[in-house]
Amino acid sequence: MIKLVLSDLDGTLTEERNTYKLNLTIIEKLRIFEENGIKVAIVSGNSFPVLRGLHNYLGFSGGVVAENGCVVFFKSKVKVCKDMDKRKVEEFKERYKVKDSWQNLYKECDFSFTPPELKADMREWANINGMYINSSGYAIHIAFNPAGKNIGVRKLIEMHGLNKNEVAAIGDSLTDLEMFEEVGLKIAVSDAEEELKRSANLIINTKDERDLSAFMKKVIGGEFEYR
Ligand SMILES: O=C(O)COP(=O)(O)O
Ligand SMILES: [Mg+2]
Repeated sequence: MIKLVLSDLDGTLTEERNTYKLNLTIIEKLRIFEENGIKVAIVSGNSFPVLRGLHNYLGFSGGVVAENGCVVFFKSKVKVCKDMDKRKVEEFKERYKVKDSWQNLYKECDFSFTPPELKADMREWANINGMYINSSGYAIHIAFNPAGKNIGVRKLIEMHGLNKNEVAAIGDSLTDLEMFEEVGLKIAVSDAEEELKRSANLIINTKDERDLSAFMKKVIGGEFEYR
């Protein structure tokens, strides 16, 4: 029985990938999970203050995994990654001519940059520096290893006292592959990265009310039972 649903933010709770406007249809549906005792958490590359605020205003109670796995909140807040060395941020920006996300001002471990195109030489640089690097489709993210949504999700599930088969996750990008490693039920949105769709158990069109309702009914009815 699913007791916790993890949702990515950018590209998953938004109307389209590459926009920031929230998709009110999916948010309304996620609230029905909450009304049925299934908690909803946000797992995202965004900063903690943004996600912590959204979590309450959207009516969720499952907590937050911010900064791509580095900051976890459920009743209390814990940091599970090393702090960023700001000299590395400056070096990365200078070398690859990328721009700070406005949210870097509020970040501690994972820093993000635009444009989101991840190049082979950037991966090499990260490797040499012992750093995690990935792209959400909205931004490039760097953090000291170990980092990634899997680290934070593991901690959040432990804080809830659940096992992975009681947890579902919804996502759109390659950063969500890491979140998928930690959960039983893996859901990709219909315009997700092909690689994510291949590793999903289910693909849903989050703008199609009927598709969403059918999925919700199955989750609430306990149809996704793992033994
Ligand atoms: O912070 C970003 O780049 C996007 O974040 P998300 O897709 O993990 O919500
Ligand atoms: Mg996303």
